[in-house]
Amino acid sequence: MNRIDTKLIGTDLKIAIVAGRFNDFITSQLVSGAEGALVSHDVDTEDIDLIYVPGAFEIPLAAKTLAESGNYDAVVALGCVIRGSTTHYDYVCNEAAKGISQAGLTTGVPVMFGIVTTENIEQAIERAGTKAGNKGAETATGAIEMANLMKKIR
Ligand SMILES: O=c1[nH]c(NC[C@H](O)[C@H](O)[C@H](O)CO)c([N+](=O)[O-])c(=O)[nH]1
Repeated sequence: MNRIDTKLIGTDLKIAIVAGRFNDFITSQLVSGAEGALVSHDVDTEDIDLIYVPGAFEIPLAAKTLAESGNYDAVVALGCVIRGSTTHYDYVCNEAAKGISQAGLTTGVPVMFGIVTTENIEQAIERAGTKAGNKGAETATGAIEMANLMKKIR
């Protein structure tokens, strides 16, 4: 059996990070984790572009546009949606997840889902660099793997 594996080496990869500004006290930590993970895997800091949008709902449009540009090997989508007292949370989460997935499928460029969706602020903090790790770093590392994999299987 031939197993196609990829290495987590980011040399020469061009990565876009799209971040939702909503809940920025969390999202900024996700961005920092993502940048740190990319650079520690040899992505040149000059090959990382950071784009902010108002919130998670706007991420898919920006992510798809960046993927379509042909300028990036992967797009890292980061945001934080914390459940409030209304059903708004469900709409934002569902549309963000669906849109991010479609952005990757319709363009063929890996668009990674790094949206923290939690019931409360404490859970979000845990996923932004404390007890449960950093979702931004985890998502960025996945972007390197997927970008290298796509180069191999295309
Ligand atoms: O990224 C988020 N956007 C949120 N709303 C804004 C939304 O993403 C859009 O920016 C807005 O609806 C304008 O289109 C959130 N809440 O409302 O709770 C949230 O928790 N996180």
